[in-house]
Amino acid sequence: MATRVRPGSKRCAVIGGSGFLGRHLVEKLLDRGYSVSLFDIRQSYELPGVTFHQGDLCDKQALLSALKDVSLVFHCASPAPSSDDRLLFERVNIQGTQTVIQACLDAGVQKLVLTSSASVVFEGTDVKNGKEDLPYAKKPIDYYTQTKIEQEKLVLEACNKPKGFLTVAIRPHGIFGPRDPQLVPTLVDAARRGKMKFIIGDGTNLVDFTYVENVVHGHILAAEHLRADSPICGKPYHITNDEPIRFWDFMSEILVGLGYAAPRFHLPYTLVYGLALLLWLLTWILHPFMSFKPTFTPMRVALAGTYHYYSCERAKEHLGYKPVVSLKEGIARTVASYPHLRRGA
Ligand SMILES: NC(=O)C1=CN([C@@H]2O[C@H](COP(=O)(O)OP(=O)(O)OC[C@H]3O[C@@H](n4cnc5c(N)ncnc54)[C@H](OP(=O)(O)O)[C@@H]3O)[C@@H](O)[C@H]2O)C=CC1
Ligand SMILES: CC(C)CCC[C@@H](C)[C@H]1CC[C@H]2C3=C(CC[C@]12C)[C@@]1(C)CCC(=O)C[C@@H]1CC3
Repeated sequence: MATRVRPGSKRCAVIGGSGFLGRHLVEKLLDRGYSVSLFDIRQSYELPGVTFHQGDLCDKQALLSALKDVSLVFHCASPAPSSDDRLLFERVNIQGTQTVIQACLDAGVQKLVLTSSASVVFEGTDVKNGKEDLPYAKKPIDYYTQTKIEQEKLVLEACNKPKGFLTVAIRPHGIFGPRDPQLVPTLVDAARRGKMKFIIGDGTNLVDFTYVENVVHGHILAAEHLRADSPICGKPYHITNDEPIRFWDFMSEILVGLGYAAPRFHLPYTLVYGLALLLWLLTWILHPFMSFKPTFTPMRVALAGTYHYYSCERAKEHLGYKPVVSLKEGIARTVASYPHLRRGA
């Protein structure tokens, strides 16, 4: 039987703490007086107040040593969506999350905050002001999303007040900010290869992009509101910037901020989606002989050509959430943080 850690203890663990979101979360937790046990498959930095544990989250024994004396766990580890590796997603996001839950129960952890994704309800067609009561996608757009759905269900169903184990899921969308290895680098790479001249569709589709510090703020609010008498136990919460923006305006602001031209010419959505599907099929057929990663995957085209923005009213009501950094400020800080990706650098 696990010994319960003293409630209110300011020692927490961040699984996936070496990653983009994880590191921002660790830094904010330290500012707020927490000490952090960081668990990740790789080490990317060192900080006073952080104890690093290297391991795979599918390994319960490795997790248990990181969860010693910890009352609160944040689980924000996942393989990158671009890896498109079904077996890896299933192993880490599904079986690995079962292992995380079991390790938390064995170690006497009281609160588990999962980083889920608003994409768990996205099927590649428009979502406008989507609320948390939308059903999970029946046809998720990729393996990443499919396993994020299973992962979220596992964590929310594990919430057990009599056992003193409380869980909550944060669903961010389109996280951006300094040190993001995905959005800005992919965009700049495409621009440098002359692939960012076109707007997919009519360019009016609104989307959420969420500055990383707002996502961190949502996680910490959720952790601090997670008590047996709170309505948030076992529930998912959208966390966004609450400022939907046209997908192509957002991309243009980043590109122009870094010295590249904004996309100007329009291409029909269905044509580009069809071509992306064909390319994906071709790479799948040819993958035993050659490895090739297309920039315009069906998932990226669907995200670039449809509406997908979400309501964060529930987080405002239950968590007192309000974005702490505006979209304009977030874009400015992000652009300033990538001097090495500026045109001509
Ligand atoms: N970025 C976004 O726009 C969004 C992200 N999310 C979710 O937010 C979370 C964080 O994403 P983000 O910071 O962008 O991702 P990162 O890839 O930057 O961070 C994830 C971290 O988890 C590590 N990791 C992967 N597999 C394992 C494993 N088996 N055991 C231990 N650690 C592992 C990664 O290591 P390595 O890099 O070596 O794989 C990495 O350090 C994820 O759960 C993601 O699904 C949700 C919505 C939007
Ligand atoms: C080449 C261009 C058409 C697109 C370049 C930017 C894209 C790399 C990003 C635009 C929207 C982003 C996004 C995600 C990853 C990066 C983008 C596709 C996620 C899939 C990350 C994980 C999630 O949970 C959902 C995100 C939605 C938005």
